[in-house]
Amino acid sequence: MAAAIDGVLPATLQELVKKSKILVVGAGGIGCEVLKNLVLSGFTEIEIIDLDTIDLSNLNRQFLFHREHVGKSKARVAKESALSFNPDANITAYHDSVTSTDYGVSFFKKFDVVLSALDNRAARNHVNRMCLNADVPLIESGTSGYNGQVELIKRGLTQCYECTPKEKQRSFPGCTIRNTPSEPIHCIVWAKHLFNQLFGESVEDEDISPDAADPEAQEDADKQADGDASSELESKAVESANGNVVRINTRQWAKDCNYDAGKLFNKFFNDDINYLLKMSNLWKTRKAPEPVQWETLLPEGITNTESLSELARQHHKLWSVEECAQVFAHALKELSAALKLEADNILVWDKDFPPSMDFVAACANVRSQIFNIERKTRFEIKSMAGNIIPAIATTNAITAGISVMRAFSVLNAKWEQCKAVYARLRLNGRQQFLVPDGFFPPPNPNCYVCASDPAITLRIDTKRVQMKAFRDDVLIKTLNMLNPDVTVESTGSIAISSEEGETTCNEPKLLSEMNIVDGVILKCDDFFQNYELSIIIAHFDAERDEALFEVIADKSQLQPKEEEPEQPKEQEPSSRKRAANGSDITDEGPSTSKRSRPTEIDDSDDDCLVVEEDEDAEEEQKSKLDDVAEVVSDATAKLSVESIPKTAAKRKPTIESEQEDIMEILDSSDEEPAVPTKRKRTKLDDDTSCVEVISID
Ligand SMILES: Nc1ncnc2c1ncn2[C@@H]1O[C@H](COP(=O)(O)OP(=O)(O)OP(=O)(O)O)[C@@H](O)[C@H]1O
Ligand SMILES: [Zn+2]
Repeated sequence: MAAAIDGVLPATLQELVKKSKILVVGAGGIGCEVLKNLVLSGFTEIEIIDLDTIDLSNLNRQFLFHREHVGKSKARVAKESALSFNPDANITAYHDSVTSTDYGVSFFKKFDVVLSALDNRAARNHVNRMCLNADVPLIESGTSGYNGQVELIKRGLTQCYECTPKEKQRSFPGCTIRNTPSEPIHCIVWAKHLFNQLFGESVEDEDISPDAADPEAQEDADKQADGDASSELESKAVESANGNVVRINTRQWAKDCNYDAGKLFNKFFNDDINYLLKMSNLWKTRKAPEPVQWETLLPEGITNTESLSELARQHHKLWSVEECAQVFAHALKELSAALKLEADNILVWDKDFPPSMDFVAACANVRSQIFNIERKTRFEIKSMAGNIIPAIATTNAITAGISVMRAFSVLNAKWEQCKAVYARLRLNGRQQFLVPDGFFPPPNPNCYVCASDPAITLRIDTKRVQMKAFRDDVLIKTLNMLNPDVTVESTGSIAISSEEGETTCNEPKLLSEMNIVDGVILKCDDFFQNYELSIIIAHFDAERDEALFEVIADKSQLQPKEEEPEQPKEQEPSSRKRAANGSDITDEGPSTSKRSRPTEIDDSDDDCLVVEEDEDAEEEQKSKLDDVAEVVSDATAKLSVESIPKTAAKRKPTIESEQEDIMEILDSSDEEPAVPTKRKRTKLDDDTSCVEVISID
């Protein structure tokens, strides 16, 4: 079979292809395409890893899978299907997470190239770190609807996956969700939390009851403290047989009252709202919420089940509050029945399980009504709650094709041909549908991953953040470590240990109680990732709704606002932005933050940057090109890879002069000087896609 490609690839490349060992990470939409391309191009030594099993919803685009494979390992089935294209291939499949400790640096070192086809940031960050450590070129790819991107990550040559900040996860302060929602999404998040409280896994920070500790309402809370009202919100007071008052949590209470729709409705939408109203400080500048009562809304009680399920099927209809109350009752019944069937007594919220979605849509809308927020249809709420971006099979196929062509260039050590490529929905000014970067953005010297001695400054409210939150939210969620050890530099004392149980006693302590205060330097180390980071603590007192911490790679950003040097209007083109939150991003380094008691919506999928060219900025950018070329030239001059041209930013020779090139995506610098593109996030629109001409030698 492999012989069929004789004469298609240049002889030297074909030899390289035969000899090389490739790792494919992810066997989903892009991964299936990549694997098929690899075997059809003559690669024989391939390993593929995916942790997931095949879902029915994968079949429309993950064509290595068929109906009979549903429920089976993606990696194993992908292997079997790909072998039918080329039985000579030697494919090893792992049904496992790439973050497992079984796949350490020595595992990655085996490969000549790693092709990543993942769908989430945490796994991508991890693969990035492993490839940097192992010094293996990584071809990172992703799609988001009609947009796709492929980029090479190579230690010392290019930016790494973490050189630039990502778009922050949308997160909402706990007090906004619990006390003062002002947008539909706040009510949707609240409704998902309510679902978890009643049926799902109870998660800390997912309280749905009014937050009496809200600093803005503190005065009122103090007044109410005598009545112990706040604890009543988390629980229900019931009188025991001996007349004593016993408090039980909401989940238990809901179960004990047999999920009585009226009782539950009145607690969440009447009693709790009345409690909120007592926090009068909150409503001095806001419109006060208006509680709704079950009996007033539905004096006749619930209508028959048939018409209810009919109503729940009307996904594009804007349900009235009365209808929401009906759907609430109906969903409650179905969910409580479903819960009984679960051995572990837990339901996992799933947008595709109708009662779960109905419940969230109904509750979100009732809450919206109470807070005078626009209600949404079930359809709209589903896309907001489920964070749905359509997967487009053709974008995956194009992206996977470019990935494998980039692998050819990597094997040939033709680094200059490996500039990032963005697939776009519309043709740009140069009639390009596939837009390549004009140059390699050099590694960010302040990157907290690939810099030689990574260090960050952490602005943090040391009086409010506990050690556990520091570990989970800062080190793991924000700085992407897996299992960190932390020592205080000046004393050598261990603040956090990766050994289970060794520092559990520190977890509830505030940083300040551990003497981790302004100016202290922490040495953090993730053994498995072979990653060390110094963290310089800069204490600040966070205000209500303000981030409790912020990662800053550049100390000058610590200056008070008025003293801040004016930021340049245009970003240096050398910064490859994956994020869209403009002003928060600087070329100096990542800056990420987390709001106080935040709630993140599940948008961690970070498949690709949506790029758009800003034609107006081009002229201004042109003048910067020479500076950039110089920077890139300096950066590349320092590299140890011999084959790197020193002027990677300049136009490279066209394919005629490169006998062995098999393909080149027309560089933006082909006909004219490379003009860096300014990228910003853009909405997908419905324009028809056009096809880029790709020259094949
Ligand atoms: N840590 C990980 N280790 C191995 N594979 C992973 C890891 N994280 C994600 N993946 C895999 O990466 C693949 C990404 O593919 P894709 O984006 O098409 O996602 P999907 O889950 O198949 O589709 P969708 O999310 O649209 O339902 C998935 O098959 C997923 O299981
Ligand atoms: Zn980096």
